[in-house]
Amino acid sequence: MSTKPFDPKKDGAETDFTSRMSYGDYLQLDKILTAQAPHSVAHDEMLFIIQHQTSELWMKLAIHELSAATRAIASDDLQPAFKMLARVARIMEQLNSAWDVLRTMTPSEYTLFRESLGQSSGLQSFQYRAIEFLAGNKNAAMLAPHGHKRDIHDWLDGIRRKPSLYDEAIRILDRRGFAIDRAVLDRDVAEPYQAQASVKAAWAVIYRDPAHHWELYELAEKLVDFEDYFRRWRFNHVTTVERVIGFKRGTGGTSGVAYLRRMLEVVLFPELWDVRTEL
Ligand code: HEM
Ligand SMILES: N[C@@H](CC(=O)c1ccccc1NC=O)C(=O)O
Repeated sequence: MSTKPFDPKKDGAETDFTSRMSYGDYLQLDKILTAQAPHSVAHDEMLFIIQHQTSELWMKLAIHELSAATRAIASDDLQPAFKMLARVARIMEQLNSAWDVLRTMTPSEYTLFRESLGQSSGLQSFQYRAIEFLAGNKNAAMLAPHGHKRDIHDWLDGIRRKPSLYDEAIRILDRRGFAIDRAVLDRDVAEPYQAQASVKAAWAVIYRDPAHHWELYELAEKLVDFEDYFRRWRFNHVTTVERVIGFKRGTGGTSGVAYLRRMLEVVLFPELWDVRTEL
């Protein structure tokens, strides 16, 4: 028995988009699908470009969610913040899985177009830096590669000067009655954060009696989740880099793997990790 091919029009599907907004119109596919311009004839450069572009799109969403989560915590609205932080963790998972695709590119294949990249590098990813700043890893020196683009530089510096996700978590500890040192609350939030005894003491009370501090306990675990995924991203990156370029210097000018290994030591929410030893 033969069946006729399915005709979506007969099922009511709209097919005339001459004066209606179509899928491609709504998503502006004309822009994103014409934004892949390889600088070489190497087959794998397309993979490299799309891998980075999709990562940047996910980072854009992560920034959107992290910013909103930070604002929600600042307004004592923890439940929506949890929802957004859970989504950020899923986005990080997405970014982590993406390494599996890039890992299919061997050193022999990457070498065919690496020179075409010039001095460009992930070090100049302003969205990545925004995520670091939003989470609380503040470092004014990291603004330097963005000096040539004032609007981006100022946008990033604006994020650096605002309280981070972790600053807001500490402030809510204070508002909910934990004795957080005044110096911590009044600190210059544009500068790097350092672990504080009063913050660790607050998390310790929460972890020792979750039933009495359920919301803050959940907040703590959402933050640890986020940092856990972030660490995995850093680790996947450095491992892929070693696999593809060994110990060559980076196109961005750093020592490469040595620089990225140093970044593995960054701790975003130090007291949340420190406290575990004492539980
Ligand atoms: C074959 C693939 C890759 C290689 C060989 C590579 C290599 C490097 C190297 C050597 C650095 C150090 C900076 C420099 O001197 O250039 C770096 C930094 C960076 N890369 Fe990649 N990378 C790769 C893929 C990716 C991908 C897929 C992303 C995702 C967006 C990415 C994002 C970054 C970021 C954000 C930094 C700055 C990290 C920081 O400052 O902590 N890289 N990369
Ligand atoms: N830093 C890399 C180049 C690189 O990976 C890259 C170059 C341009 C745009 C994004 C990149 N990805 C991450 O650093 C290298 O040294 O080979």
